[in-house]
Amino acid sequence: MNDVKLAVLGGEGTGKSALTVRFLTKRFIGEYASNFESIYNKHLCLEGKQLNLEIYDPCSQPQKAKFSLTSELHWADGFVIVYDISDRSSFAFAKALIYRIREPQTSHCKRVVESAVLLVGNKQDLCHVREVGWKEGQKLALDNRCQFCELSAAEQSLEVEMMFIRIIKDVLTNFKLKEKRRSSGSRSMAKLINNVFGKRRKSV
Ligand SMILES: Nc1nc2c(ncn2[C@@H]2O[C@H](COP(=O)(O)OP(=O)(O)OP(=O)(O)O)[C@@H](O)[C@H]2O)c(=O)[nH]1
Repeated sequence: MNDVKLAVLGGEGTGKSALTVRFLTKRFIGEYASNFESIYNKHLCLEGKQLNLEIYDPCSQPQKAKFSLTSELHWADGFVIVYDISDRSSFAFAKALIYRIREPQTSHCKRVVESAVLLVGNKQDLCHVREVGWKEGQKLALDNRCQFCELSAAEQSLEVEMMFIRIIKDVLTNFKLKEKRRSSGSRSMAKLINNVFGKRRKSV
């Protein structure tokens, strides 16, 4: 069974809990306790594979160093970065999070493959008071090798489900890539050892 760990990150009140709860229960509740962090578990069957999914939904902690993120970066296999399309400051926050995830020292410290990241413009039902254009979101995502979508946790249950499935599939693709690179890495090491010691043995 594969374990998939997702962290749902973003500015305060962007709808991180609403998206997570919508995916897990198909319901939109409206108000969510925001003073504690949660890790939700869900068993899934995707493309014939059993998955144990963990979703980390942080509480907003203004006192916490904004972009330290060290434990989240080490814990998660994939990130859902949420902003509110009617709040420009939340887009700036999402951008800073993406830059932090894509920083060279972060992405190379433990990762053989770059983390899967999906940027989500939430609250699309508020497009009459939109402050961030669809194209801006898409550009930020493209420039930083992320997936992108806009949706509404309040009104679009199916889209929310598809968004989570998309990031989970990306994580699974990364798992396969990692495995491939590891095994080709150990094959080349074996070849190298064989070349060095094999040749020596012949010349004795
Ligand atoms: N109109 C609209 N409101 C939404 C949507 N998603 C969430 N909200 C509302 O936005 C507010 C914040 O939602 P939360 O899910 O608590 O956001 P959060 O990012 O988890 O909040 P913190 O943990 O406090 O940072 C709530 O009042 C939600 O009802 C949406 O798609 N459309």
